[in-house]
Amino acid sequence: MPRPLLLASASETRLSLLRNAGVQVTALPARIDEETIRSSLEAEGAHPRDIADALAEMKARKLADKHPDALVLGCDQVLEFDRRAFGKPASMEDARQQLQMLRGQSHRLLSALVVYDGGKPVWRHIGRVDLTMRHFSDLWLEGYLTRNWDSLRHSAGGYKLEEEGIRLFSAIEGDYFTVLGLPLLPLLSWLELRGFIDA
Ligand SMILES: Nc1nc2c(ncn2[C@@H]2O[C@H](COP(=O)(O)OP(=O)(O)OP(=O)(O)O)[C@@H](O)[C@H]2O)c(=O)[nH]1
Repeated sequence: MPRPLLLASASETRLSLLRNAGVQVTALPARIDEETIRSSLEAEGAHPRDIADALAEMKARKLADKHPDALVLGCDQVLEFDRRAFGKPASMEDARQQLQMLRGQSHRLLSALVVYDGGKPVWRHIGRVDLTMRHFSDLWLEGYLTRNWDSLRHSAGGYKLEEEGIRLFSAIEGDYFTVLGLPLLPLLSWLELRGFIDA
């Protein structure tokens, strides 16, 4: 039987991807201190994959505790480079340094999903995309940051693929929706399998 989804996320991108796919979804951001949690997990030696999964679960659980009968989706995206985990840039300088570090290199985006139903975790998935950045010039980078800061500040990698962020790359291997922060196809398949959306 179709069931509405509670999205434990402040991400406009995730909400619009789900709505555009025809999923009946309500967004109720689960405010957790991601930076502190990410840093402490990393200090304990957690792999970026496990950090993304843990953060997604914490967001889902926080909302599921308040809505124990609901179907709740928590999400988190982490950029993995050199075995380190990065989130959204805190400032334009942060974004500049991160993009200069990634220039000419390959990094991985990990997008984790955790679904709670009846107050318990019932499904989880991590999407992975490998992205290679071209050797863009510092001059081009300054223009990119000035033109796009208001938008890219909300993205884990410091870029929005569907906007000018595509100009950072020479190669991308993986699913477009996973780059945007929501591995949509595996989620829709699971929702269909469980009868929560029409198949
Ligand atoms: N539109 C767009 N959004 C992107 C892209 N890459 C990453 N993002 C967004 O970057 C954000 C990743 O940070 P997260 O901490 O996972 O999510 P958030 O936006 O803080 O929202 P919460 O789920 O409430 O934590 C998500 O909102 C992603 O949708 C992209 O290429 N395009």
